[in-house]
Amino acid sequence: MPITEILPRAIAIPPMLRPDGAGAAVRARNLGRSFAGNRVLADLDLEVRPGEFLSIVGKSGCGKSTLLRLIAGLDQPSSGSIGVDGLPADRAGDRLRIMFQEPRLLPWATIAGNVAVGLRRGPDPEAVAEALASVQLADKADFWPAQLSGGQRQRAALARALVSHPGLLLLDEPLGALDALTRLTMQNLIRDMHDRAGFTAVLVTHDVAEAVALSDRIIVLGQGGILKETAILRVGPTRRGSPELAAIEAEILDAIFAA
Ligand SMILES: Nc1ncnc2c1ncn2[C@@H]1O[C@H](COP(=O)(O)OP(=O)(O)OP(=O)(O)O)[C@@H](O)[C@H]1O
Repeated sequence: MPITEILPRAIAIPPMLRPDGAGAAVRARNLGRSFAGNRVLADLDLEVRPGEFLSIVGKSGCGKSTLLRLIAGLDQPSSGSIGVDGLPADRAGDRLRIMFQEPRLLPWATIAGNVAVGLRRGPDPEAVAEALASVQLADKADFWPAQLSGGQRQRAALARALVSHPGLLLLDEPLGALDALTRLTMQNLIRDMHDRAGFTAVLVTHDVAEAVALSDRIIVLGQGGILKETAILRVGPTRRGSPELAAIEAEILDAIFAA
């Protein structure tokens, strides 16, 4: 059995983070984005179903982060439209949260204080405690960010992102700075949280194996828009190293390098 199949799954997670509603839906129509005449995205059509886990992969510079920023409403399209649950992305702020490669914690606030930043409706110590427990950081509530490891800081960032029960979690290479083992544990944690809470997830990653391990669907982005789309039927917990998943990974890598 490959070592990756026998790695512990994210340690027992308390049943928490019941969603306010179902996951949010994302819809892009003829989406385009240019920077000073340089066209990065053109005529892109994309739909993400409520509760789906979608990954976006592709060569460096193909526009993955640009697409994620447009979904988040952090950037405006040059043409076409993008919406979350039917709302223009820049008005859907309450329904979504985004995680980056760096945890972006406030150094002057405790871990509990940092998680509370993610709340939508005023103080809620119970929700903060629940979110910290869900990422196995209950015992670090009163620590400062500088007292945590890199993986623990990213878990705190995940708790901050999920404490408000968003319908949509956007992940921009959130595990890119972690060591390989911590990365695998975090992947399992993110997928477990997704399965329990029912939010929609859109992940940008350079790691095709990560995309295959986590996603229900993967799109390969390139100059011509979406170059390839692969659905992965999952049954049961995250599995790695199976011949089926290895074949999917190889196909996706081929599509990326052929671009
Ligand atoms: N604000 C901006 N101003 C000008 N050009 C930009 C801006 N944001 C992105 N670009 C350009 O758009 C292109 C796509 O960038 P983007 O960050 O979306 O790529 P990416 O696929 O996420 O790359 P990587 O995998 O290296 O992170 C790049 O050529 C980049 O220089």
